[in-house]
Amino acid sequence: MTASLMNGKAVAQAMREEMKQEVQKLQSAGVQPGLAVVIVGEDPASQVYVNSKHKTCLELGYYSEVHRLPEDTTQEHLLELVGTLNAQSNIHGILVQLPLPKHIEEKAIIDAIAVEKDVDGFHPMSVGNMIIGDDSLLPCTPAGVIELLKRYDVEIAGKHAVVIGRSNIVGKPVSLLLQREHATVTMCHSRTANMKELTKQADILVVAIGKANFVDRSFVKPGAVVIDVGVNRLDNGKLAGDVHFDDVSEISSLLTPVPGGVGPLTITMLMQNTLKAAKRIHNLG
Ligand SMILES: NC(=O)C1=CN([C@@H]2O[C@H](COP(=O)(O)OP(=O)(O)OC[C@H]3O[C@@H](n4cnc5c(N)ncnc54)[C@H](OP(=O)(O)O)[C@@H]3O)[C@@H](O)[C@H]2O)C=CC1
Ligand SMILES: Nc1nc(=O)c2c([nH]1)NC[C@@H]1CN(c3ccc(C(=O)N[C@@H](CCC(=O)O)C(=O)O)cc3)C=[N+]21
Repeated sequence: MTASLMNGKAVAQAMREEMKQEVQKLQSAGVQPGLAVVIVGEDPASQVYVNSKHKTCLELGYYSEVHRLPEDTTQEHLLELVGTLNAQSNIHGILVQLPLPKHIEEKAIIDAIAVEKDVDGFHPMSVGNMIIGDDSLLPCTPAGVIELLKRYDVEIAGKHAVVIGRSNIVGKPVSLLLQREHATVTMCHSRTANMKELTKQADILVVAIGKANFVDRSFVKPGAVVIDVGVNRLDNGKLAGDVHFDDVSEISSLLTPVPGGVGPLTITMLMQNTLKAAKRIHNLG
């Protein structure tokens, strides 16, 4: 079997077109969605994401602020900026790019973001609401994975989904959202014994570990749907996923490429969260 590509870039583009009308509606009610992105330090990969978020804001007609702070920014200063953005009426979404420099406690910063502006969905209150199943801003990459599966008509209910990775940003929340869609979910991580025995049972395999080309066909059941969340920069400057694309594509039914798979959905879900936050803050449904 040769896999069909799940074209995240095309799905993201279609979603953005759909969103433009909603943005216009909001604008005619006098509201322009506003997103603030804060980045501390010079990590080149982070700079790329931040620029791409800014570009998407402009494309959709959002107000966008990017705060680039030096590596030696103090925690107090960053908390002060978050406080200012919390109070700023033209900002509906706040994203502080992770990871932060070691001298800043990430938890303190995330906790300080106003929950109604937490477009990353990382605040403990957002996470709690997600677990309970209450309405909340969902973390962007996990929400993007679910959206991609739905847009490709992949049945989730009753299927066995296996997730490799258990980070707060990807692995844990994507497992939870798959379970919410009625999958039976197995979570794997670096201490999982006999991982291949588990992954070979997966109807849907989600990989988020951060190791280039780690998953080859020996992990995959023939016909499985494989979602590659990994984004790894190789020495030659190219991007690679956590999944060995050419090898796995010969055995899976659907597979996401890197780049052009989950990444574009992440940014689109961030835009959707910002839109949702703006509507809520202004009581517009
Ligand atoms: N496309 C997108 O929009 C996004 C992509 N990413 C990418 O996704 C990848 C994962 O990111 P993130 O979750 O933040 O990474 P983390 O490093 O926070 O987490 C990695 C997880 O993978 C597990 N793991 C590591 N090695 C193995 C292994 N050999 N076998 C099984 N499990 C393993 C770890 O296990 P343990 O807990 O035991 O240490 C951990 O739970 C990265 O490549 C990142 O760049 C991230 C966010 C967004
Ligand atoms: N607070 C916070 N929120 C995040 O959501 C967050 C973060 N910190 N830190 C870093 C990770 C990583 N991340 C990506 C987003 C988009 C692409 C993306 O669009 N990638 C393109 C390729 C981009 C390129 O060419 O470099 C693609 O896969 O097609 C990748 C990775 C968000 N993250």
